Amino acid sequence: MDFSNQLDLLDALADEHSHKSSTSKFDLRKWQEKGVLRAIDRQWVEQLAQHADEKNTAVLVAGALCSAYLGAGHICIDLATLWRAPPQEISLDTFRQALGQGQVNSVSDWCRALQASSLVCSASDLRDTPMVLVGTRVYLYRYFAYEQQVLTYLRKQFDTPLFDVKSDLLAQLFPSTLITDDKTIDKAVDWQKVAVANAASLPFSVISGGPGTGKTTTVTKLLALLVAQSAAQDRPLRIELAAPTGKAAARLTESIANAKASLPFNDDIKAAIPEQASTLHRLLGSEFGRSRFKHHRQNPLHLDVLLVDEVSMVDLPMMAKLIDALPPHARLILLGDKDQLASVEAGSVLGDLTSGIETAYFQPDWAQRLSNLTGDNLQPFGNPTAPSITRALTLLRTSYRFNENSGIGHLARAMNAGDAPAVLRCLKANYQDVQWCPPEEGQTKVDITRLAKGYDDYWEAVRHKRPIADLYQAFSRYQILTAVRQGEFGVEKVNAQLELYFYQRGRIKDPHVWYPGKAVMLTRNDASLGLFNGDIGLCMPDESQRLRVWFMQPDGSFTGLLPSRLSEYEVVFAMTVHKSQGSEFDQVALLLPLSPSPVLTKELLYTGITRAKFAFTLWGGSHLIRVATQTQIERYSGLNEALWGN
Ligand SMILES: Nc1ncnc2c1ncn2[C@@H]1O[C@H](COP(=O)(O)OP(=O)(O)OP(=O)(O)O)[C@@H](O)[C@H]1O
Repeated sequence: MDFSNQLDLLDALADEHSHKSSTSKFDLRKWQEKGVLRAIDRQWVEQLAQHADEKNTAVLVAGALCSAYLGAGHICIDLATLWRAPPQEISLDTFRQALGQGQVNSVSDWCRALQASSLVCSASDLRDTPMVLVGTRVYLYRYFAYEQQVLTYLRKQFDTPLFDVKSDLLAQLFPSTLITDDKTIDKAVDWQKVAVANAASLPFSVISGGPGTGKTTTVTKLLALLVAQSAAQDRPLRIELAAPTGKAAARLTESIANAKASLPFNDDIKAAIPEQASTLHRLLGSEFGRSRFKHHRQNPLHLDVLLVDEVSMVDLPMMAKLIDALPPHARLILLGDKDQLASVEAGSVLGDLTSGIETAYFQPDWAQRLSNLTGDNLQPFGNPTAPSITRALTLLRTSYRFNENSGIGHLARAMNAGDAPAVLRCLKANYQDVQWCPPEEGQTKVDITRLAKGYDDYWEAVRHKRPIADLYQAFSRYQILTAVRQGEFGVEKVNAQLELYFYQRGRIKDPHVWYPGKAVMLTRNDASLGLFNGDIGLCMPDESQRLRVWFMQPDGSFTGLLPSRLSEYEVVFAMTVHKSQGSEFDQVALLLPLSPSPVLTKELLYTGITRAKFAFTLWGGSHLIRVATQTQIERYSGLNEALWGN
């Protein structure tokens, strides 16, 4: 495709209108140069315009921004928001002048221009067009369809008759009543018991909570209740466990196995609860070279209950495909921490599902039902304005991992609240488990010597040729996390510096080839190898002294592959916070850059902090920490408004 004609067209358009605005000449290339658009956004919309003979600049702007915002994780754009606040690289005047060239001088003009375009259809008159206009929101058609699929599914679940819940079994699972005079929200009610009562009542439920709030413990009790109820009716349940990454699936497997041990039920019931979790890709049947999964509406999954952990990492297309593959009678239980970073790809499904969960509580009749089932008094949490979605949600509010003396717990809470002074107080408070290393005056380089120290035990394990399982354990005790990819403090440079440092210390003979102890993370799914984006492999010789890269399988065993079989991977002594989602480490060092970056948000720092179980070190200056704490990620979609009316 020759785009130059289209560019000429755009120039001509701009010229045609230049009498109206002699100061501006609209050109999408300029927006690409400023970083507002990617090449693909501009080319996509220019191709469309050429095919459809669409000449209105305002339609092209909407299309290009729709594509660009999708690349940044948004499901749609909102014309009303853009009209007030265009992308920060473009001044309001320039933006409105560009739209003015398409005769658009208000948000309603802009909507009208889109309605008149053959590239756009409306939600009430869906046609085969690349874009859909809904109110003031504009979607790429496919993403509108994904969102509708999720909404249709949810609405259907709200209309489904409630399941019976046996309160005697619930009481058996949660034997101790809360004896406390403390009437604060997190102490007055056993939210874990509420979560089980809630989720057992409905075919769809979400249990959200921060680290160590007992999500796995709770959901294991929920599965036990479901198994016990169906055993009483002689109907065995087919239960599947899944998570978005291999690492998260392995963690879920381990946590469920641990939590099962303390269930107050007989061995038959425990045995009916599976421990083995798979990745979502594996569950849905990822096929090499195909974007479509093996399981979908025409070939649904063979299960009665599906539990998905770490749902904050699940993007909208994946959620839509998952829902599409569920048999109509199946229960879906979603677990996750709503405050973590949203998925790398578009959408923030968990965030949208739970956006008002902190304060909305339950509809009064639902609070009554929960009171009856649990024996706790939920009436104070009845809220006549709570929307239907609240029935399906429970927020676990007490962390059993981080007690009152835990700096990590305090820091995570302060970060989540966006309370910058509290975050800085916490960093300075000399907690045993939190360390703060602000940059020295004039510092421009990463302090690799101090950062690398955390890997001493790992290198000792490599030197002694410890079994791969021990090596894996040693490796996952410590992790350096970076906020950014590029630059001196970015993941690529930090990994290169670490490898050089290890080489200089004699740990590595040659950092340019595969060496014992090399740690890599896959950057792409490889269904043919049964490996997934984010899987970590450690290089060690096999019995015949051939170097292999060892990957942990969901069942805890290890597969060793010849390095030549791996195509897309990166060294992983440091990883980005984004890639660390779904993993936890004993010790974490989080490295912030020296200068501001739009990726520095409270969600990123919260996610980094909560990856640490026992020790957390923050490398970063107070100004950047303050700004990041007060910066929140926003992702546009229609889910939030449809579910919560926001
Ligand atoms: N009600 C409770 N009373 C006491 N301890 C609990 C309770 N619930 C959970 N725990 C303990 O707290 C720890 C964390 O529980 P669990 O692993 O279920 O939390 P989680 O939210 O799944 O954690 P993660 O953030 O790792 O996913 C476990 O040791 C568990 O035994």
